[in-house]
Amino acid sequence: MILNRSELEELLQTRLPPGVEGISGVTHDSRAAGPGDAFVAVSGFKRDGAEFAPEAVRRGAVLVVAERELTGLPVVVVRDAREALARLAAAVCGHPSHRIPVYGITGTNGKTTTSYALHAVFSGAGPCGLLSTAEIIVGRERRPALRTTPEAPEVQSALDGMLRAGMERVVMEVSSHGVELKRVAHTRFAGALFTNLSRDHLDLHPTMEHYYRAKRRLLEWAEGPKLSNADDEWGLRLAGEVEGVLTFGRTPRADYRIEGVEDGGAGMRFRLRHPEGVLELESPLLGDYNVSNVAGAAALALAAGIPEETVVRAVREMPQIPGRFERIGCGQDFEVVVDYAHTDVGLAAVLEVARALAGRSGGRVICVFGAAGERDKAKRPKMGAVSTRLADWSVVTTDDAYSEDPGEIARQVAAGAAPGRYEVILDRLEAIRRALRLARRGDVVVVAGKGHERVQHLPEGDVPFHDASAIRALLRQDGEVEVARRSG
Ligand SMILES: CC(=O)N[C@H]1[C@@H](OP(=O)(O)OP(=O)(O)OC[C@H]2O[C@@H](n3ccc(=O)[nH]c3=O)[C@H](O)[C@@H]2O)O[C@H](CO)[C@@H](O)[C@@H]1O[C@H](C)C(=O)N[C@@H](C)C(=O)N[C@H](CCC(=O)O)C(=O)O
Ligand SMILES: Nc1ncnc2c1ncn2[C@@H]1O[C@H](COP(=O)(O)OP(=O)(O)OP(=O)(O)O)[C@@H](O)[C@H]1O
Repeated sequence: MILNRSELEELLQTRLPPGVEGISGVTHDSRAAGPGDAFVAVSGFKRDGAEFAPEAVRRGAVLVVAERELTGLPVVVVRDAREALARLAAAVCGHPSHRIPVYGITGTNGKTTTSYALHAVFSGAGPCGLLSTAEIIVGRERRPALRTTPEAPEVQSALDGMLRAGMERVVMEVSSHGVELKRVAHTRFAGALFTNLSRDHLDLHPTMEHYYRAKRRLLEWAEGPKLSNADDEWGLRLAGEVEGVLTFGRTPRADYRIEGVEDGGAGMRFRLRHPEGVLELESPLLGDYNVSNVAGAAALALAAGIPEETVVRAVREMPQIPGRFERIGCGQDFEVVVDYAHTDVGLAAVLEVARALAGRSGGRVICVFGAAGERDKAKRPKMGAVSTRLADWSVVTTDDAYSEDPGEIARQVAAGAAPGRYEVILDRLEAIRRALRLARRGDVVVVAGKGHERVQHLPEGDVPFHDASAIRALLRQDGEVEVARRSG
């Protein structure tokens, strides 16, 4: 869509420099700028976007939107460049969120899982798009995502693409970065859900209170059904502070109440008691925390008018989620699970579920994991302690080391580990190979940390690495060796 001069002046509430007739696109990245675009100079964490304005103009940008005057360029000065970026992006895409209901999912943990569950349920009622940390799904087309919530131009053009592809609803994960950095500003939300809040991202938010308020804003914006987790203290607070918020959870005061949870081995069974009845739900996702995630998604779908039978069927049949307790089966007689858990808390949650699974067949738990470089160092020994406490054998390996020495990170992880219960194999592929070779019938191998990701960031550069593909390749190789041995 083209925004003409008067529309732009109206949107930006200011006069444009002479000679600018209109724009056909908007970007914050000079490298992506093209003829007819507006370039919005955002002040980043590392660089000031204004430095790149001349390059954007060289590439064809006809207007620069900045927070200060830049000589020799067609600049319009605004108070808040990020706000202007979102405003222009929504307008240039024709406000897709006004024409397709968008449901936002926020919280520290469980966003991806809840989003997939809600996407599965909505898909039972009509074509539904998904913007998540793991993937962007439009109908049958799936592509890996780069970020939880991308910048406003990408958000708006993804929504526009979904509308054009005939989607009837969109489910979107909304990170606190997404709210705080105005990546979702000027998006209309038809509904929203809050999963929980725990310590995270305090590099962006000065305090937990700020972090909470960023998440709360999504529910304040939402126009339709709003759900919050009453089992979480922040979720309960939010329900008391934002008008129209309904709650889900195990607590008897929840509007959508989780009851009678049973671990059926292949999945979880529970009842969801709601204002108008009771649903008997069966979900293939293991673990108590996934009962919360699925219940939240089911509650939001019911509140959005999806029929009960559609919810029940979709929950029962929902597919695996890439890198979230993803079970890899290649005919082996033990379980292999890939999970994104990359904190001590996440690792503990996943290993508890793995223990319950292994316990059923008298098997052991073997855990392959590492800690990321250039991130919270305090969690490294804690992860070592958690793994050696909950797994029978741990293989400490390399996660995304970034510029740090993988050997040094592993030493810091090992500093918290119980002696005699682990080994260190820095090469991730070799570490996984070792764990698979150690596994016997009924064991559960957990490969944690990278989940759906397809690149490993190492000091020598980025290398392609995808845990699930590596595991499949190794299992097939070993399976072939095993068959050859037996038949030879
Ligand atoms: C900390 C953070 O959010 N950083 C984001 C930020 O980067 P930055 O401030 O360092 O950017 P910069 O390098 O200083 O550049 C400033 C500006 O100049 C522009 N630029 C830069 C170079 C150039 O050649 N030309 C150019 O125009 C950039 O596009 C940018 O607009 O602005 C960039 C462009 O908009 C983002 O890509 C980048 O996200 C990075 C990749 C990132 O990892 N973000 C993470 C922390 C994030 O957003 N995570 C959340 C939460 C996930 C969760 O829930 O766990 C998410 O939603 O994914
Ligand atoms: N409701 C929950 N409560 C606590 N922990 C959870 C919950 N749901 C998931 N987790 C843990 O968090 C991990 C990540 O789950 P998921 O990807 O669904 O969350 P997320 O909020 O999308 O995180 P990210 O944005 O980092 O992907 C899981 O592997 C599990 O260990």
